[in-house]
Amino acid sequence: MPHVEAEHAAARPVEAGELVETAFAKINLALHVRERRADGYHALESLFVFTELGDRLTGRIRADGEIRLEMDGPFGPLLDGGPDNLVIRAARALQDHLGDSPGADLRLTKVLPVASGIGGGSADAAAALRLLMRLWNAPVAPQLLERITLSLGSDVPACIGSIPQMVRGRGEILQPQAMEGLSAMPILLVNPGVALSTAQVFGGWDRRDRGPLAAGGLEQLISDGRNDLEPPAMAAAPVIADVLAALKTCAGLRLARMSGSGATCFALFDTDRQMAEAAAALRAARNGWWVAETRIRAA
Ligand SMILES: C[C@@](CO)(OP(=O)(O)O)[C@H](O)COP(=O)(O)OP(=O)(O)OC[C@H]1O[C@@H](n2ccc(N)nc2=O)[C@H](O)[C@@H]1O
Ligand SMILES: Nc1ncnc2c1ncn2[C@@H]1O[C@H](COP(=O)(O)OP(=O)(O)O)[C@@H](O)[C@H]1O
Repeated sequence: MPHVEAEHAAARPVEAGELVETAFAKINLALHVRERRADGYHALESLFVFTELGDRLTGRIRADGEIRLEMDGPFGPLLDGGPDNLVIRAARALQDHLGDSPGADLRLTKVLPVASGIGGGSADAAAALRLLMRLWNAPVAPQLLERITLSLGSDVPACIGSIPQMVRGRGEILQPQAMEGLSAMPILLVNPGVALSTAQVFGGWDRRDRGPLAAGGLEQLISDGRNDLEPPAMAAAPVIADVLAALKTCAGLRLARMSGSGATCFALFDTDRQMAEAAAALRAARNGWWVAETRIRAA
């Protein structure tokens, strides 16, 4: 997998008439699965934070009402820019809601690995909505925006604000969370290059409720938090256990856990230097793993 520096997404300057949004990566610091619901979705309790690293979306207005998407960046070639792309789906959903709107020329610089538990597609959809509401000068009322976002994916509502939040339900019950000490904390992301299907990983959950997630501080999150999707994800991709084992040997580690349905794992460190040393060791030992150094995004 290509190595990506945190600066990558901000590389190209914005041109006149162009707007830019970052699609910040989503991290589930803990993810408790409580119940499989009658509609097939799972009731979750999850502490979401976002990282400074993200995909970059730029856009400019098109008078003819068309939506066009071009892609670049290290993971751009892995994705189709057609109607299934979450950026296009988000743009169309907003156009449908507005009834009459201009179009847009969009460019997505894909920095985040695809289908990797850090919500890259969801973050792209949310970034597209934020960008187009600005570009078209068409703000959408919160209730309507929730309907649009949830129709695009369970993680999309939380990605709109991209701040630390306790997330419940399918992903639509959002409670902003003050996480002192976590803001700007160094966070290392490691993906072993295996794409996992979210639906399949949920399908492998053993349906055992292991208890609620308390909204405490970092120490409680470390001691009592879990990711209940680690076992089924590891069953599908045993290399995830290798990622976590490698992270747990790193000096200064505060917490290593898988994010979302995997396979990306994250590691929290107190200092940039500890994170840089861990990143260097992983890159040297594991050629092909995607290793990205970033920070938790402040609220
Ligand atoms: C697991 C999480 C945790 O944040 O993240 P990712 O691994 O995707 O990053 C999310 O719940 C994923 O959200 P998202 O990726 O938007 O999922 P969706 O498109 O809504 O759903 C894809 C599939 O995942 C399953 N799904 C999703 C959300 C949920 N609360 N219960 C589920 O069972 C369903 O099988 C659904 O068909
Ligand atoms: N712009 C996009 N970026 C990433 N994935 C996308 C995008 N548009 C559509 N997808 C599809 O959405 C699925 C979930 O992608 P993603 O959000 O990256 O996963 P996850 O939430 O597990 O990190 C992938 O299978 C991918 O093909």
